[in-house]
Amino acid sequence: MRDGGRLSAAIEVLSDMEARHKPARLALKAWGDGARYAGSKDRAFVSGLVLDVLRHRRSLAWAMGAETDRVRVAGALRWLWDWDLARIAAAYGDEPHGPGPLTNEESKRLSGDLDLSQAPPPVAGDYPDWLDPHMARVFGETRAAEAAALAARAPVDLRANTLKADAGKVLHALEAQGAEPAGRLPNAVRLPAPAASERAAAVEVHPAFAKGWFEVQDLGSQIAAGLAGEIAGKQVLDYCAGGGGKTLALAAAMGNKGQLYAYDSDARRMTDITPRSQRAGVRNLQIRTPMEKDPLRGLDAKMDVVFVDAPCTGSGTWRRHPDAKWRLSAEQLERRLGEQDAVLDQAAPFVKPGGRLIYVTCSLFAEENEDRVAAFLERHPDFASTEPPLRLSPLTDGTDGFFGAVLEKAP
Ligand SMILES: C[S@@+](CC[C@H](N)C(=O)[O-])C[C@H]1O[C@@H](n2cnc3c(N)ncnc32)[C@H](O)[C@@H]1O
Repeated sequence: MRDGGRLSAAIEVLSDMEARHKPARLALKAWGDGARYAGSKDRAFVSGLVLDVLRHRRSLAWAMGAETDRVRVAGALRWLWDWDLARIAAAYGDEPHGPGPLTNEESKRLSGDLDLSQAPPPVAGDYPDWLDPHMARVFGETRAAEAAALAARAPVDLRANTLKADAGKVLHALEAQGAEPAGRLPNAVRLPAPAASERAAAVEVHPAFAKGWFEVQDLGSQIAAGLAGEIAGKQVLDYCAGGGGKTLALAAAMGNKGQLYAYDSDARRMTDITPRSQRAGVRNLQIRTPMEKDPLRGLDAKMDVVFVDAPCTGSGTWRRHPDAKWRLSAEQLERRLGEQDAVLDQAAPFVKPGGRLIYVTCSLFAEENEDRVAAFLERHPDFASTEPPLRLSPLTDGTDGFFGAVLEKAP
């Protein structure tokens, strides 16, 4: 495909998402299924452009003075992909499948710089107005800068699986992909964010992945898993195990010593844990699913650590899922708060006296984080928070946004 056709495809996907309230993934798939003529480079180009426009939806419309996907795409090419005006004009106007010639106003806007100094924080930071009080509560004056970092493209982080390898081996195996130490943790490895129109390296097809040497896991998620502390030889319950990202990190920290249990109230989400844990060389994991009767029998007040990676809005992961910030509603946020209180109350009885309950979210909002912890401690005076919570953000830590609190049960 030539550039003009690719740009029209990106505009079509963005319009389809809006008209039918589709997630980006589904709208891109629908386009891809119908576009047999599109090769892998075309698909990477279109999806990269769609995601970049979603990351910067408001600031692009603001700079272009119009609320259409046609101008947002042009703005993204100019200011995010660094195309010059002549190239944009040619792709829009000169090619048979292009979006159509630029207007004078569009050309004029594209000739200037992207200046967001006068834009209000939700525009400069690219998030919906209704979230501004939530962002302001956590970040105050720096909220536009924090949100702008959440609108950047994310690197691919890996966790060297110490049950099978170490960071040195993984760095060597993925040298050609530009692997570097991610910093902060000895076993965290980072591949740089891909160029705008390219796909991230398909690390899951690398032979080292099949051998279980590493997992794809954001550095923030790895740091959050580390809140479990020294757990080798202990009894550990991963109460919201989902697909097992944290489970495998906990397993590596345990070094196959002690007993790890994985549970999730939604059994379907746990489908991947068995093959993943086998590949990773985990031998001390028991999977407990709600398909069994009384799946957590025998674990009451027995756990040294109960890890609650709670359901949340996922606002800390907007770099990777930029459509989520536009789809989130106040009602969904409210619903999550109820789920978070419930999951903490359900998980707490498994902690033994003197044991620890770890509460983690990948959200930035205090309502899902500090407020839930405070409400829990009020309902459960036998627990206490002994250290300041963990807070990670793309701007300050170069990770996805994460929150974590360690709550100790009285001996
Ligand atoms: C953030 S996701 C977990 C991600 C997973 N820990 C990982 O690292 O890959 C939250 C999970 O909590 C589960 N969940 C929600 N409510 C729950 C409850 N009351 N009890 C147990 N699990 C629950 C959801 O099904 C979902 O899989």
